[in-house]
Amino acid sequence: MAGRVDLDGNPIKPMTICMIGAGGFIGSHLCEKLMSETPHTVLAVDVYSDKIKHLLEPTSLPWNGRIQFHRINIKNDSRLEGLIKMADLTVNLAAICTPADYNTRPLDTIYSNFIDALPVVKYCSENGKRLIHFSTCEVYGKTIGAFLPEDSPLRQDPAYFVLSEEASPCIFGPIEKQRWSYACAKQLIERLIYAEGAENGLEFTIVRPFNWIGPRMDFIPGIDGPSEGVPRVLACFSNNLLRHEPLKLVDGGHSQRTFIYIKDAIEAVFLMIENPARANGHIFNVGNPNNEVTVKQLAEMMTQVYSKVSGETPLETPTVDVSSKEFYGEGYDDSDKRIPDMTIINRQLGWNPKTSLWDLLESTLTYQHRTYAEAVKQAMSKTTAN
Ligand SMILES: NC(=O)c1ccc[n+]([C@@H]2O[C@H](COP(=O)([O-])OP(=O)(O)OC[C@H]3O[C@@H](n4cnc5c(N)ncnc54)[C@H](O)[C@@H]3O)[C@@H](O)[C@H]2O)c1
Ligand SMILES: O=C(O)[C@H]1O[C@H](OP(=O)(O)OP(=O)(O)OC[C@H]2O[C@@H](n3ccc(=O)[nH]c3=O)[C@H](O)[C@@H]2O)[C@H](O)[C@@H](O)[C@@H]1O
Repeated sequence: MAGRVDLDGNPIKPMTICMIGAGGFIGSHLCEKLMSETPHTVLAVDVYSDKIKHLLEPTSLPWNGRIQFHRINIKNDSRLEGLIKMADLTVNLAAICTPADYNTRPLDTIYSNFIDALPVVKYCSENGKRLIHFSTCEVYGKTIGAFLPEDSPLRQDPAYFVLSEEASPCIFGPIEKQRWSYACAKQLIERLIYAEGAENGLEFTIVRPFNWIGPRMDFIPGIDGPSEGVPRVLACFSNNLLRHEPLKLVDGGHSQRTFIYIKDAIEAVFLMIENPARANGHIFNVGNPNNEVTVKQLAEMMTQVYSKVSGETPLETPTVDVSSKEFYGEGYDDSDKRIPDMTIINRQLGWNPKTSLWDLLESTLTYQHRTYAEAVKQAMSKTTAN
């Protein structure tokens, strides 16, 4: 821990980080690594603490005193400004970020991703504090290629689909496609942060994650989340596998995604935290362009990997098609393809992802099986008995 230096060889001073949304998936991994590998202090803000409980208790933990949990809803709590003032850096992760909510709870989605982030930006700007804000790859929306004729050779040209921070447009669907309420709110908060930087000198970094996945992502419906809840795809498919039921492919599972292992992605955030001179004023894509699959291919791979780690034989028909209207309701729409351009993060921070899709699914599904298989079995036998 001693003798940490930044990318330019300068010693890194211990800092205090106000982490908002610290109790979520990404926050829990960030806190874990900050506690075990650095001398930094975390003021962890969230409404939930279950995913970081192992870092808060017992008090005999080696980092005791370097992490404090503040149960605060940032919508309406005057303690927020004090915590931001106490910190050197604020990392804002708080958001509604599950697609099932975007078209069914569009107001909550817009408030959470734009309105509720406003005071965070304001307090950082007014108090001269650095901000790392979590946006999303969804701000790119659809690729330009998606609007070309099916048989156009330009569809194969990276210029029409690789998503670049400084060159790609943000292409969303019509307003009645409320799926885009999230992306649009995130885009506007990015523009506001950028403007605070330009007009008032706010020191900021914006992160655009591209499908980060791994242990502790979302919840398994009926086990550690609502039975009717719809988490993101990793947890949806994990839930299907744990229950031995077919994986649901929305509109045929033709959409493409690049998945990155949470532990690779956290390395990138660490570099941003500890190299302000290289990270300030930048927007960074953080993803793994080598791990591209269609959702259908993801389902097939997860089925194979789960069979390996659980020892269970896969179903004869492992997937089933479902329409997006049936699965998500009215107003759903989708991003067609998401390949991050890595030029800027490479140039500024020298970072590259490492883990292949197969390897990251193997460690993640091993975790899902160990954590949930028994609880799911018990819940299913209770339902059958009733
Ligand atoms: N996981 C990904 O791949 C991914 C991709 C793109 C963008 N992001 C962005 O990264 C951030 C974190 O994502 P995540 O995957 O960890 O999500 P998450 O839902 O696991 O974590 C978000 C946390 O914020 C907390 N929160 C929400 N509203 C709050 C409020 N009003 N007050 C206090 N706490 C509040 C939630 O309780 C939750 O613990 C989000 O801004 C999301 O939009 C994540
Ligand atoms: O992770 C990201 O980078 C961003 O993208 C996600 O959006 P998306 O990738 O569409 O969300 P998932 O729930 O992970 O779905 C991925 C794809 O799988 C499909 N899907 C999902 C669940 C399911 O059971 N079956 C299924 O086919 C969806 O329709 C979509 O095409 C979420 O918006 C955010 O968490 C985040 O900002």
